Amino acid sequence: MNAKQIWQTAIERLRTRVNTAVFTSWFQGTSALSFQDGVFIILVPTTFVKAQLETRFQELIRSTLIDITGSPVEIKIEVTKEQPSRANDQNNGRQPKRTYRLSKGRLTTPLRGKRIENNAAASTNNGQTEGSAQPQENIYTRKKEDYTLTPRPATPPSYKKEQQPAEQHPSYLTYVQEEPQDHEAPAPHEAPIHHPDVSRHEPIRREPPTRMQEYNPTRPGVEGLLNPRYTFSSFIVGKSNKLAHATSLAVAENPGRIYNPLFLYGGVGLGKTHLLHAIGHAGETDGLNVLYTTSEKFTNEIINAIRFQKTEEFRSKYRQIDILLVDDIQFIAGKESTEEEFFHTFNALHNSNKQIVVTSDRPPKAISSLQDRLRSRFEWGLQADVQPPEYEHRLAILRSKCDSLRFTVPLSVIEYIARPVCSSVRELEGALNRVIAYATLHDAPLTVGLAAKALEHIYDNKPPTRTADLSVSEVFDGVCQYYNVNPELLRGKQRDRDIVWPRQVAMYLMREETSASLLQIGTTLGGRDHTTIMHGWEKVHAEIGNNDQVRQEIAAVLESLQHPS
Ligand SMILES: Nc1ncnc2c1ncn2[C@@H]1O[C@H](COP(=O)(O)OP(=O)(O)OP(=O)(O)O)[C@@H](O)[C@H]1O
Repeated sequence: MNAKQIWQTAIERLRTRVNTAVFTSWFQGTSALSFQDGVFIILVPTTFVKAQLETRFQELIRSTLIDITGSPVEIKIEVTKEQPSRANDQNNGRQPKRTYRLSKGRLTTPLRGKRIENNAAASTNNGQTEGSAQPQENIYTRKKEDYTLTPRPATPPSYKKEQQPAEQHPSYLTYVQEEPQDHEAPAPHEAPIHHPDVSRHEPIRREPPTRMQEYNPTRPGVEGLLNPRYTFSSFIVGKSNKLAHATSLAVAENPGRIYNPLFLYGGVGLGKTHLLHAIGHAGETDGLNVLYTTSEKFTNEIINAIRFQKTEEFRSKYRQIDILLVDDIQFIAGKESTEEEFFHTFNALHNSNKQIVVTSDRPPKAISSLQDRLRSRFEWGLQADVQPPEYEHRLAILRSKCDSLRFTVPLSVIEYIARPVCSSVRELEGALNRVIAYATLHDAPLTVGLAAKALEHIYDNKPPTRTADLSVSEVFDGVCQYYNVNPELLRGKQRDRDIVWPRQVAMYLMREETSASLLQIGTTLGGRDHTTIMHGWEKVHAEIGNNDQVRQEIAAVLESLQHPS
């Protein structure tokens, strides 16, 4: 392998080891210059990227390169001025190769069509610099589907990457190397696939049967599918996910003997996959045969097994598993053959006391068109839900994310990011990433003002959350208590600073946190008119944007209102 091929492989692995925002900010647009005498030279676009890679990711890059090359590697990072030809050089002027990446997409006919288009789009771009040729990602709106794993065959078998050095996995490495490079990639076939699960609505465009798609369940040594970041230790437990966490831990400690199957369900981005992978890591550590898949991959695998007449191999592969982890099981509902096969897999594993864990966006009862016999099996073990995290939980998650990113973020900024009610931890992470990226790119200190700017289109410039339950009188009493001000003085005409400020804070919070009209607010505050209330609101609003301390103070008042002692 030459330096470019090594880096291409490394980049794909690194993509799975850091989050998308980090990858986009620091790894996209990098390339390899050379690899000689154990020194690997990486080219980056700016000194800033160089500094980031050297201070934060040097060890990660080094260990990835050592994994790939199997020899000690010293890294040098050099800055290159924009050289538009460099990206093209990667292919030495040949046609770009196709890139294949399996994402955790949703299995719908339109999506499948889209995925093929995506592959086609990717084929205009070479593997190493593909990110740079795509439009800049909006890190805040990224979805779980963006988390992609290393290129691999459509039917990944097993998963003991640590035990098998990369050199022993030529099949994995050669996927990147051996895709056709010097002639145009063949056009997808148009022939429909006659499979009951996929051809019901419309013919699906089909790729020619490349090695990539060939069904080979015994292919050895493909790198593990578990995200190394999704472990129990990086999972923050709160009220909203306590049961799911505890049952997952119990299953990890006693696979097959307790809560079998474990059915984790809940809304998007709330940690179901994280827990699934955490169970998988524990199983791998115990030397068990773990298989993580999504219902989409499972379906594809069945389709391929049928297509290549390898259903026996498929079955035998699935019967050897100690822990089967299936993400987004709801998508198998209504796909007759897939449900059928999953039913038999389930029974075989369950009868041999092998652990099955599945996730879904809803409980089994709510998965319409799921066969009753499967539904009843899902209800057999234990169902545990995950709910959106509450404020303190969001704070804890953000703190932990900052630690793992090795970024010091002031508490006030974390509080600002955590403030809005959010239905997905993924969104929360996205907000944090965005604020960090914004500060880094502008070389500016992390302040609440900066966070507000970075998130202005997302948080609508408000230190958000309207707490519908709060009433004006609760805010009034709470503010008086917090500032230790006599209620009569707050209602009165006195204009001393230590009365005026709490009064304005009350105006601000009544407007922000209750559904009261300006008239009601004015009445509660001693018969003031709406312009006075608006003036008070504006004063506090402006201070919040400019002054970290005020921001913290208001957060604390609000906290005292929401959680009165
Ligand atoms: N309690 C938590 N502690 C730490 N990180 C969390 C927690 N919950 C979720 N996350 C993080 O949020 C992101 C999204 O989580 P995950 O992919 O597990 O969600 P999900 O419930 O499987 O969503 P989907 O339904 O979209 O598949 C991941 O980066 C995950 O690490």
